[in-house]
Amino acid sequence: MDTVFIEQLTVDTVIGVYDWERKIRQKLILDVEMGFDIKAAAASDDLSKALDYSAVATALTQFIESTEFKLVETLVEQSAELVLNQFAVAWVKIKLAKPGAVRGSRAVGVTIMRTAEGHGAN
Ligand SMILES: Nc1nc2c(c(=O)[nH]1)N=C([C@H](O)[C@@H](O)CO)CN2
Repeated sequence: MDTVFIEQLTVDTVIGVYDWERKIRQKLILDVEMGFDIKAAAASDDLSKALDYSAVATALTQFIESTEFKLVETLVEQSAELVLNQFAVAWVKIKLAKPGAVRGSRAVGVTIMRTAEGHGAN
């Protein structure tokens, strides 16, 4: 299976468990990989046959900007759900990084991989 990816997608949102975090927007950085067969797009040179990474990035950005979750786990799980429901991918892997959240670290966060089984777009 081929992979279409989005690296270092940066989104500002309300995220965090502490009171001070509920009052500010913080930067999150996402690395997204999606399982998608690119052969039809390559053979036709036609965007409509491709997985439009721009459309995925826009959908994720709009969704994440509108959320106010406490845990990065909740946000990454729902972001994976969005990709699987709205785009015809076989699987999605998302690394969600919260930079500066823990002193001494560059970033903290979670990585998940979810498959399309049982989702609408496939
Ligand atoms: N597994 C997690 N641990 C922590 C989270 C989280 O979302 N998942 N969040 C926090 C705080 O919001 C932290 O990021 C503030 O610095 C702590 N641990």
